[in-house]
Amino acid sequence: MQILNGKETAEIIRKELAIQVKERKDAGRKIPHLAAILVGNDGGSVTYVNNKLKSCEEIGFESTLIRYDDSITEETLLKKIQSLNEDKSIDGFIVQLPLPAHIDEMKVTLTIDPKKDVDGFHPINVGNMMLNLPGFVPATPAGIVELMRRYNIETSGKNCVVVGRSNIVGTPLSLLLGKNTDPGNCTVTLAHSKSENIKEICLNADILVAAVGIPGFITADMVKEGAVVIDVGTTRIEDPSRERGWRLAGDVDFKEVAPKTSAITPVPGGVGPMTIASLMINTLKAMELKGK
Ligand SMILES: Nc1nc2c(c(=O)[nH]1)N[C@@H](CN(C=O)c1ccc(C(=O)N[C@@H](CCC(=O)O)C(=O)O)cc1)CN2
Repeated sequence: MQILNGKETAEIIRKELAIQVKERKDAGRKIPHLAAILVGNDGGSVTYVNNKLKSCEEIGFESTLIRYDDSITEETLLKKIQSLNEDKSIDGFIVQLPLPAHIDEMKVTLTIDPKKDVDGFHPINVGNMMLNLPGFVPATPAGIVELMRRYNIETSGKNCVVVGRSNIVGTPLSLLLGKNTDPGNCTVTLAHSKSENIKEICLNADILVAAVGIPGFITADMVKEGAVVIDVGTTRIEDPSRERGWRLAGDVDFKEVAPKTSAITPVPGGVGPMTIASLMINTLKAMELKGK
């Protein structure tokens, strides 16, 4: 059984990007600038945004953090997004999700200029991804595909089951893995909360992706011997034995499932760091697409 080490792979990607940035700098060209909007104090979101900014620093990107209290009005947030759309010094920006309930996430997504939408959530980028046109692919699915590529995971002709149909992970990943690309060419099943016989569906998977946000949802009796298992879950659960009082739990019962697999991603250190590495790749691409 092989561990698909996202932490290590993300580090390699950051080093590769740092070389490209240095080359640009040495040639007197502009370096990429990412801005991040963070609303509120959710522990996970604060960590993810901090890690995004830390990655920028390590690679040599410029970065800007814009923080708001969770009482911010939708109007103020949309105005800020419009000003970032117009700000020529910013190549790409993200609005960290989730947002407070009084803010309409779709309105926020639709306000972002697709050319600066390095999260790849805008419908224009979703359409571009579907039609193989230039644009941005959401960071988590892009990171999973990149991890598979770097570990030479055989995907062509394989049965892939993606459990979870979110707009930012399950649905785009199912599209990517069904494409005529490498990695790709899978026969994809997109399973979800209404799927009947979920255990039988999962047992048919050569590649099983769990993206439901339910700790330990995938148990050993749902996994085919020799399958590749990708765990997207990162739920914080209470753990008084830890100094910080919680630990991260994936959607896969790692201890029981890992021995049955040919390869598996851990949590932490699997898909999460690859999400941030892919955002960095998208940020460089944002600048390059503008021809800078
Ligand atoms: N605007 C966005 N919001 C959200 C996205 C996104 O892609 N864009 N995805 C998720 C959260 N996410 C990225 O922002 C994300 C989740 C997890 C990790 C990560 O590195 N996890 C580490 C553990 C970190 C920890 O200690 O908690 C790991 O798995 O090893 C990075 C990014 C929802 N929101």
